[in-house]
Amino acid sequence: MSKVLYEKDIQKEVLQEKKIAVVGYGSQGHAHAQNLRDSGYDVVVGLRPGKSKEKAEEDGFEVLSVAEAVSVADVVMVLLPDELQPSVYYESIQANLKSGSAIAFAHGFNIHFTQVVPPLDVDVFLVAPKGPGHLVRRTYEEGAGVPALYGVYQDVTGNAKELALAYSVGIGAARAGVLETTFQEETETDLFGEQAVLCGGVTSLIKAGFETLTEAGYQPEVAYFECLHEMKLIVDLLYEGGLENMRYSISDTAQWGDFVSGPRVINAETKERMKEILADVQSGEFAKGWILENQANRPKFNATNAKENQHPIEKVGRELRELMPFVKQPLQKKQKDVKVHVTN
Ligand SMILES: NC(=O)C1=CN([C@@H]2O[C@H](COP(=O)(O)OP(=O)(O)OC[C@H]3O[C@@H](n4cnc5c(N)ncnc54)[C@H](OP(=O)(O)O)[C@@H]3O)[C@@H](O)[C@H]2O)C=CC1
Ligand SMILES: CC[C@](O)(C(C)=O)C(=O)O
Ligand SMILES: [Mg+2]
Ligand SMILES: [Mg+2]
Repeated sequence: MSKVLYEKDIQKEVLQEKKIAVVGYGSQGHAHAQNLRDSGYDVVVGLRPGKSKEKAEEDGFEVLSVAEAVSVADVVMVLLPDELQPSVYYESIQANLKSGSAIAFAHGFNIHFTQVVPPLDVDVFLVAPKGPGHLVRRTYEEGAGVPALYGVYQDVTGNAKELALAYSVGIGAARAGVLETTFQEETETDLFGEQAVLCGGVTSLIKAGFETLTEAGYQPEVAYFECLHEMKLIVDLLYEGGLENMRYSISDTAQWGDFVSGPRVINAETKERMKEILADVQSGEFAKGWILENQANRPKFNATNAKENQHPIEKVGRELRELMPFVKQPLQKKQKDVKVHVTN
């Protein structure tokens, strides 16, 4: 088994006297900045004027321009959207990185696909939480954490791995466990996972189930509960104890249906499609398409986002969730508006 490290295995002092610039204050940025500060580290936030800047200031951070924050930092964590990182890096980060400092990422995309080429006199590392930023913060406040992968791309000080590990303690990840990786492995598995399983796979499965039921004349409310709301309850059991635990809790009728019908939905053909998706990730084909989509100002992204937000499952879901105040709000409120990203 790969070695999973926890807080007790890690020396935290290496980061103690250092100033950490968290660049970006979105999903990951707000969580890293707040968790690091609550862990006793010295944090400054790097941002442009705008909503995130106001939020970070409200939360009590010193907020500087990206260039200023980088110039005073010993460790720079880049938590900008992946597609914007190259332009911000070349405009505001590269020239201000101190020799012997470190630049870090929560996802290896831009280093692995060479959209950002760091100078040779800085450490380059990765601490990639395996969960959404809002949960990185929420679990930290609850005394737990989200597991993370760490990896080193460039080690000029001889301390890059220790820095990455101490950073993972600072954001709470080492409470849940951290595992060593490479930029290549993190990038390829993260992209594959979010496309084929966690985001693309799950949303397509939910929609196909909902559409099948409603097209057959069943009530949308019933279809919503069956295919989306209950997903969380089932996933909680999977999360807590794997497939066996979920199957222990459900009825034997459901378990028999799981065995005979699951493989009719997700079958050898689906796995072939998954292999194609992985091949596109590995070859850089997916990355190329995403970079070009951004250079063209996101026509397909924005049109698809607008269409998806109008799906009947979204309409009925919004109405039903209004009646369930116990359903936590923040993540739903983060529903993405159609955004225009200009990359160059
Ligand atoms: N979302 C997640 O949970 C996960 C994300 N990651 C990785 O973390 C990184 C950050 O992603 P995520 O947290 O989702 O990003 P978000 O889109 O949530 O946040 C991006 C932040 O960057 C700021 N920003 C955008 N453009 C600029 C600019 N030109 N100058 C300064 N600040 C700018 C935004 O501020 P403003 O309000 O001004 O636009 C915002 O605060 C990515 O590498 C991603 O792959 C890794 C694991 C999970
Ligand atoms: C699953 C999506 C993710 O990879 C994540 C939250 O880990 C992301 O890029 O947001
Ligand atoms: Mg991920
Ligand atoms: Mg990801």
